[in-house]
Order: sequence, then C-alpha cells, then structure tokens
Amino acid sequence: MFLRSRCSGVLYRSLSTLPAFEHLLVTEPKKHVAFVQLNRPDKRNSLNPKLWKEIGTVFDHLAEDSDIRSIVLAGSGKAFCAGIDLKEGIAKLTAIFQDDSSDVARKARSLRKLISSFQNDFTAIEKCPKPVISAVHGYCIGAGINVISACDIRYSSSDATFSIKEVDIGIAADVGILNRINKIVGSDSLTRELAYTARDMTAQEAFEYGLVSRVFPSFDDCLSASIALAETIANKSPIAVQGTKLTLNYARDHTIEDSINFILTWNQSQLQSEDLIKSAMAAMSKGKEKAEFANPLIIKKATDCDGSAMFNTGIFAGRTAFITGASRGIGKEIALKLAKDGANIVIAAKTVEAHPKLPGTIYTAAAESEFDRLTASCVRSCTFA
Ligand SMILES: CCC/C=C/C=C/C(=O)SCCNC(=O)CCNC(=O)[C@H](O)C(C)(C)COP(=O)(O)OP(=O)(O)OC[C@H]1O[C@@H](n2cnc3c(N)ncnc32)[C@H](O)[C@@H]1OP(=O)(O)O
Repeated sequence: MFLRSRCSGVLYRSLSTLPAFEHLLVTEPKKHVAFVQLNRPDKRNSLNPKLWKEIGTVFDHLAEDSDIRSIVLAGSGKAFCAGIDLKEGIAKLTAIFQDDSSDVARKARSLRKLISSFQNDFTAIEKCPKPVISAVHGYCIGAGINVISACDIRYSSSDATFSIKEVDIGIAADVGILNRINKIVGSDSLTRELAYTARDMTAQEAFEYGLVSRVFPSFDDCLSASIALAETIANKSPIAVQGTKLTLNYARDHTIEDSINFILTWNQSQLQSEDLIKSAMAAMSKGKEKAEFANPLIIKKATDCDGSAMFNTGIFAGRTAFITGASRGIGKEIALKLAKDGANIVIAAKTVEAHPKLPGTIYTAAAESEFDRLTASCVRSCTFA
C-alpha cells in the first residue's frame, strides 16, 4: 500500500488510489520520491505475467501523479530480477503457438499483441516524465536487464550480475534491451559479444561498459545513494527536470536540428514558469534560501476534467470568472458550479432574460454586436481575474 506522510493543496489526491498490487511494493521514502520494489523474492523477482503487467501499471500511474517527482526501482530479496518467469511466462507464450485451433496467421497476431503489451509495460518507464533510477543487486538478467535499460539512471551494488540472457532460452530479445543498449553504452562490439553469448557480466564490467554509472559495496549503500539521488532530483523544479527528461529522450531519437526545435517550442511556454524566478533567486542566495516548487499539474489527468476534480475544491472561491454564453447549456452549468464554488461571476448571454438561478451575479444581456466585442475582449484579457 502506498502511504503518504502529508497532504497539501486543495486538489490533493491520495495515493491510496493506486491500484492494489500483488507483486509490487510502492512506498514514499522521501517527499515526492516513489520507491517501487519488485516483490517476488522467493522466485528471484522473475516476471510472471501479473508482475510484468503491474510494472506497466505502476509507471503509468506514477507518470500521472503530479506529487511524485522521481522514482527508485529495485528488487526485494536476493536479486533485482531473474528474467521472465520460466514457468508462467513461457507458458503464456507457448499457449498461443501450440494452440491447434488457430492457424499461423492468427497465432502470429495473438503473439504480436502479447509481445507488444510486454514491450509497452517496460516502455512505460521510459515514457514516465519523472526520472527513474534503478538500484540493482544480485541477478539482473533477461527481462531484468530490459527493465533497467528503460530507466534513466542505473546504480548497482558490487554483487550484481548482468546478462542479456535471451539467446539461452531461444529468443532474440524483444522487449527493449537490443533497441536501447547502444544508446546507453558506447561499445557495439561488447554489446554483440554479450547478446550473442548471454554470458554474465560483473558489476565492475557493467560500470566500465557504461551500463551502470556507480557501483557500491553493498545493496544498502546502493539503495541509500539511489534514494538520496532521487531526493536531490525531487527538490529541483519539476518543470525543469521533466522537460529535461523529455528533451533528452527526444534528442536520443532525432537529429540535432529536430531536437533543438523541440526544446525551442517546449520552452516557449515552459520557460514562463514561476520556477525560473524561484530557482534563480535561490541560486543568487548561494544556498541560503531553498526554492519550493508547486506540482506541475493541479489536475491529475485529462479525464478528470469532467467537473468533479475542477469544482467543489475551493480553488475558485473569491476569484472572478467571466462566462460568455451563460444562459444555457455548458455555459450555464459552469456558471452555476462556479457560483456554488464561491466565485464572483460575471455572465454574458445573447438572450435578455436574467438568469434566476444565479444569485448575486452581474448579468450582462449584451446585444449581438456588443456580445461579440465583449467576447473578443474577454479572450484577449483572461477569463479569471
Ligand atoms: C515476449 C517476452 C519475451 C521475454 C523474454 C525474456 C527472456 C528472459 O528473461 S531470459 C532469462 C530467463 N531467466 C533465467 O534463465 C534465469 C533462471 N534462474 C536461474 O538461473 C537462477 O535461479 C538464478 C541464477 C537467477 C538464481 O540462482 P539462485 O541459486 O540464487 O536461486 P535459485 O535457487 O535457482 O532460485 C530460487 C527460486 O527462484 C526460482 N526462479 C529463479 N529464476 C526463475 C525464473 N526465471 N523463472 C521462474 N522461477 C525462477 C527458482 O525456481 C527457485 O524457486 P523454487 O524452486 O520454488 O525454490
């Protein structure tokens, strides 16, 4: 269960809304930092279909959770992850191609769907806008090394063993490692040696190869350093950090010209954040002042814009809303909800009858031309005063 130590803000969303996980532990060791642990220690955290799916689900949720700014991923027990569950995972694959009731085209489509869904569960880590740090100990093989290749930063303890193991079970690796590894490390020759042979690689070799950026004497040290790193990241502007992750990912996959255009367009809006001023002032204070940053989203996700998250929260209380088209339909509903929410509302409509259900409001029955002028000037200024 995800326990939150404190809540803040009128649109606070409890993380108890995270789904219940069977094979994951999710905690919040520091403010704004989520800690996700693969939790099938008796099976060396090998990925059965349930755990595999839960990885995608948790990162999809954490991506949407505005209060979480960085994430640490680790394994519980003796290993990070021993790859696909050789019983349950392989059974799921063979059930498809050994099904005599299907022809080869249909089996292929079913397999494609399954592999694609397995891929997406790991790609959720890469797509999550918050930096993800993997803290690896013990075995990290097959599907496990695919998982960490989707992470932003990899730390390990000195006992870690890595292997691109797939050829040993008769598979060309298809859930990300072959596609991401050479974007992470600089040695195509060593990549090929490792992928063709499935041989074990020590933590020291992984460090020299560039797969992990730090090696620690013990798992405890590795985990503490990973959480400390996540906390450092979480204390920075989330607007700046998440824009940085998106830009680095984009730059990795595009030309310099394309990606420099990407950050140009991105920052023409994101640079206007209050975080810039706050960060600059903190920098000028030479560490005497610490900047505190608001969460980047006050609404959890787009699907919450059905009114339930926006209204009845108090955020409009005392503010002034100018609503055009307020005599009926959506305009009327919004006006009523805002009035109930404590806002001062100014309404305009083409029809002349005052609206009886909007007490205490200024009713503007504008003539057609006046209404258009009013609407235009409203759009030019802003809706909320
Ligand atoms: C479309 C999707 C395609 C995906 C492809 C993915 C491919 C891969 O992931 S390839 C890699 C597959 N994994 C393996 O080959 C590793 C198999 N396991 C081992 O070699 C050893 O267990 C290991 C070296 C990891 C650890 O050895 P250790 O002595 O520390 O532990 P064990 O006593 O062997 O294992 C403890 C219990 O865990 C169970 N277990 C370990 N790995 C797996 C696994 N991958 N799948 C299922 N179960 C696993 C092991 O059976 C023991 O359980 P129990 O017998 O009940 O005590």
